[in-house]
Amino acid sequence: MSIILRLEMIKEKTSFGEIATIVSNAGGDIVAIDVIKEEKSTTVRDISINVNDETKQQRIIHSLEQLPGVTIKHTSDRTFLIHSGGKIHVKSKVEVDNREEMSRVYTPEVARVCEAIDEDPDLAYQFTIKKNSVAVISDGTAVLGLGNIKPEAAMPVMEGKAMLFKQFANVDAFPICIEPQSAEDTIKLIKALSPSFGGINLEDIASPQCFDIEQQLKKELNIPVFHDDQHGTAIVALAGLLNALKLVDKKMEECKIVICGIGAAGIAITNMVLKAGGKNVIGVDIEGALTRKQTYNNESWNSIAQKTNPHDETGELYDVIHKADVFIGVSAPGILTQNDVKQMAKDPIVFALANPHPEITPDEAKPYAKVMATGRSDYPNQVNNVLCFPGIFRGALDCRASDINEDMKLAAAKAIASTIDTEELNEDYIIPSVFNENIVPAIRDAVIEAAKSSGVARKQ
Ligand SMILES: NC(=O)c1ccc[n+]([C@@H]2O[C@H](COP(=O)([O-])OP(=O)(O)OC[C@H]3O[C@@H](n4cnc5c(N)ncnc54)[C@H](O)[C@@H]3O)[C@@H](O)[C@H]2O)c1
Ligand SMILES: O=C(O)C[C@H](O)C(=O)O
Ligand SMILES: [Mg+2]
Repeated sequence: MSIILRLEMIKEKTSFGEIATIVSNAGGDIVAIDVIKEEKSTTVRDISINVNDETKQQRIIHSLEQLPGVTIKHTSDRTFLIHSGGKIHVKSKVEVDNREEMSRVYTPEVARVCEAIDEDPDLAYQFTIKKNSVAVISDGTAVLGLGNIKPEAAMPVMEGKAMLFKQFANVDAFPICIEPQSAEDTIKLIKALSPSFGGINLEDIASPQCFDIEQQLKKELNIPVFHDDQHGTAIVALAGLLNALKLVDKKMEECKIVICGIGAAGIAITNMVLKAGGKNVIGVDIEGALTRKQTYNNESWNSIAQKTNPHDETGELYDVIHKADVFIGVSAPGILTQNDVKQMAKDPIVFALANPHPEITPDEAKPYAKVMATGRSDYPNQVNNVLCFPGIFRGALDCRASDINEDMKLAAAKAIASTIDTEELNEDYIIPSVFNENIVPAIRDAVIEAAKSSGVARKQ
C-alpha cells in the first residue's frame, strides 16, 4: 500500500528527521517528499510512504498525530488516487469543428451509414467500433478472491481489464457490470448487448453458472465468447507448465499431474492439460481424488472424473500427491504441506495459484520444489490471465473469428511459452513478463493461424 500524507510542521517544534524516524519505526518506507508550501515558521510537505499493511498505516498516522508541532492536513491512498474518476475514458477519433463536419458525423449524413449497415449488417465491422471492441462483462459474483460483491464494486477490476486490453493490444474494451440474476437472464441480457461488440470477455462470474452462461452464449452468438477466469488462467498455466517440463526434461504424457480445486479455473486447466497430451491427470476437490467409480452431486466433477485418473487412485490430496511430477492448485490457501512436496517425484513442479494466498508459500515449497509458480506479482513466475486476454482477443478480432476454440487456446499457450528461449529458461523464469512486447504479437499470430486452420476465421 502507498499513502501520501500532507503534513504541516512548525519548524521550531519539529524536524523532518523526527518524522522520518517515526515512519520508519512504525514500519513504513518514505519514497518521496514534495514541498508544497514553505513559510518562515511553517512548512507543508507531501510525504509518500510505502507500507505493507493497514495496521502499520494506522500506527504511522497515530504516531505522527502525537508529535508536537505536526498537523496532518490530508491523507490519501495512492491506490485510491489512481482510481479517482475511474481509470479509462472514451476518446473521439474525429474532431468536429464546423457545421459541415457535424452533419457528416451526425444527422443527417450519418443516416446513410445506418441504412447501409441495415442492408448489410456485416458493414458494422467496417463502419463502427465493433471491429475492435470487446465487452468485459461481470455480475460481480466471483471477483478475484473477494467472492460475491456488488456489481458497482466489481467495476475497478473490469476497468482495469479494459485498460490492459487497450495498453497491451489496442483493443477497445468496455467494462459492463450487471446485477446478478439467473443464468438464463444473464444469457438473455448479454445476447441483447452483443450487436455492439466484436467479442465478449466474461469475467469473475461464479461457478457453476459461468459454465452454462459461456456455453449457451458460444452456441447462440457469432462473435467470440471467452470466460477469462476459466480459459485465460488455463492458457497461462499451461504455458508455464510447458516451459517447466522443458526445464526438468520431462514429457507431459509421462507425468503424473495433480490438479487441486475442480472449479472454474481447475476444470479449464484439466481440459487444457489433457488436450496438450496429459495422460495421468488426477483432479482433487473437497471430496478427495475424483474417480469414475463414484458419482458426484456436481456434474462437472462427474465429467472430469470420466476422462482423468486412469489408475483409479483414491484418497485425499495427501495420498495422491505421492510420486506426482506436477501439482497445480486453484483451490484454497495452505492446503499443500511441505511434507506433501517431499512426497512428490524428482524435480517437482508446484503451481500454487490460489489468490491472494497460495496453497503453499514459495518459502515453504522452494527447498523441495524444483519449479514454483504462484498467482502473485511479488514472487517470480506469476501465472495471471493478463498474459493471455489481450493477445487472444487481438488475434480473434483481427481474423474476425466466430469463436475462440480449443485449437486457438492451445496455440495461445504455446505462443506464450515460446516467448522464452531455451537458453533463457530457468527455475525463476518459466513465465514471461507481462511487459514483454513480444507476447501479444506472438499470441495474435498463433491464434489467427489456429482460427484459420480450424475454420472459424471469417477474414483472411
Ligand atoms: N492465478 C490466477 O490467474 C488465477 C485465476 C483464476 C483463479 N485463481 C484462484 O484460484 C482459486 C479458485 O478460483 P475459481 O474461480 O476456480 O473458484 P471456484 O470456486 O470455481 O473453484 C474452487 C474449487 O476449489 C475447491 N476447493 C476449495 N477448498 C478446497 C480444498 N481444501 N481442497 C480441495 N479443493 C478445494 C472448491 O470446492 C471448488 O471446486 C481462487 O483462489 C482464485 O483466486 C487464480
Ligand atoms: O484479475 C486477476 O488478476 C486474475 C483473475 O482474473 C482473477 O479473477 O483473479
Ligand atoms: Mg477474474
